[in-house]
Amino acid sequence: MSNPDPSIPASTAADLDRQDALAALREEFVGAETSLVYLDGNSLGRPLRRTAASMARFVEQEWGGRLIRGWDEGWFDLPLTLGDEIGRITLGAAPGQTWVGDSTTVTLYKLIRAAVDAQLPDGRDEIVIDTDNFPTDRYVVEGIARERGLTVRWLDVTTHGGVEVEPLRELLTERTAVVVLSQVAYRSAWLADVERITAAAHDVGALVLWDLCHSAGSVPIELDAHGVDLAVGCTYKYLNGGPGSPAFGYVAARHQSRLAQPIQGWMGHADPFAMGPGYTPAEGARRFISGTPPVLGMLALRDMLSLVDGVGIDAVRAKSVALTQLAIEVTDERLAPFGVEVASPRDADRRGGHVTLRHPRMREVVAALWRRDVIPDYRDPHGLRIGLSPLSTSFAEVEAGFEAIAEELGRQASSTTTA
Ligand SMILES: Cc1ncc(COP(=O)(O)O)c(C=O)c1O
Ligand SMILES: Nc1c(O)cccc1C(=O)C[C@H](N)C(=O)O
Repeated sequence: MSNPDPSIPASTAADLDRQDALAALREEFVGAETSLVYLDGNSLGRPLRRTAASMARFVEQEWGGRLIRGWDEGWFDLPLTLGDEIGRITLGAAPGQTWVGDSTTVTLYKLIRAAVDAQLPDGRDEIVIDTDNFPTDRYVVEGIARERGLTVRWLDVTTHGGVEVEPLRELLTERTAVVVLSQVAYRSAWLADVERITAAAHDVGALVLWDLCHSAGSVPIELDAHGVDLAVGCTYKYLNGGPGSPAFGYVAARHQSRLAQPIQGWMGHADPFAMGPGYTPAEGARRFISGTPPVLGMLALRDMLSLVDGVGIDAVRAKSVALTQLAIEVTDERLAPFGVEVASPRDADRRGGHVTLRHPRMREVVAALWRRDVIPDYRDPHGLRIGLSPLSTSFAEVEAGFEAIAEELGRQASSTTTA
């Protein structure tokens, strides 16, 4: 790679790639061979090459060959068997607590409604959520509050862009039914302390739901060990399930029998093929399933899980930290002179798998980058967000991306001075 700027040591990214024990895995992904720089793996992960073959095999052999018999031969149980795999490989969850099925939004609705309805009889009529949680989480909470006549208590996170335990404690009371938070904040990448925050909510008798969209497949998670009650996460980011692949849900075994989810469909029934009158929920995690699961949407996810399983989530996290660290170092060296600020935590222990950089012209910069096949994304206010999918991103790709960002910032600066 050419290195027009002597302030970046020519060898940094290349050396990091050479030392990276996971470097070869990048070749497993479609598009790794092109010059496109992909810095948005936390919105949509790249597909694995092997997924094309899995899909063809599925169409020819399973769907085409087995037809309706496929349901008895694995599809019916796939939401639960795949859920158990997600639980084992990425969530620190024992079998029987995780399933795959609806979108993140629908799963959030089902679990928050179930939690609130279980807590209301004890006079718990408040939901706590942070002001910077992902829009769908906030909208679902507001909708449920309206439906059930609850109050939403907003945790203001503007100082850190993430949730901390002491300010949260001030909102927690004997009226708190459920606390809805994201482990990694979608904007700032703030990595919340799941264990301490969950314990703080439990101190007042509240349940906690963690949104794991930006952490599953990138950050080690210990749902069972940390006493988490409920969790939801999408599978199209770091789990590379593809656009619209179904989300997973988690309900700790100790809560399952007392939670009634609001979309009671035949696939969550104790005996679905009896097709009898009235609804009797299945035992265990099956009761949180509603309708026919999207089997096709689980194929790519299954492939990625086996890759992550082979590597181990701790190695994935170590590479993720190295990638985000490089991004911060290069920002300080190359972009700070343009006035760019790092809007993500500098402490790796408090940072998820992406880095957000702030500058008043970032909207224009991101639009220009997309035109030249450098793909980060933009999030208000003025944030260029770099999502570094650990198994498909090389250090050289990060460096190439930063070269392009520096060039575009330079162009913006000169167009401002000449205007
Ligand atoms: C934290 C978080 N929650 C939820 C979602 C999305 O929900 P859905 O998969 O239903 O679109 C996203 C990303 O789109 C997200 O980042
Ligand atoms: N889910 C997405 C979609 O369907 C279209 C475009 C982007 C997305 C995303 O995943 C956005 C992402 N959750 C974010 O943190 O911004």
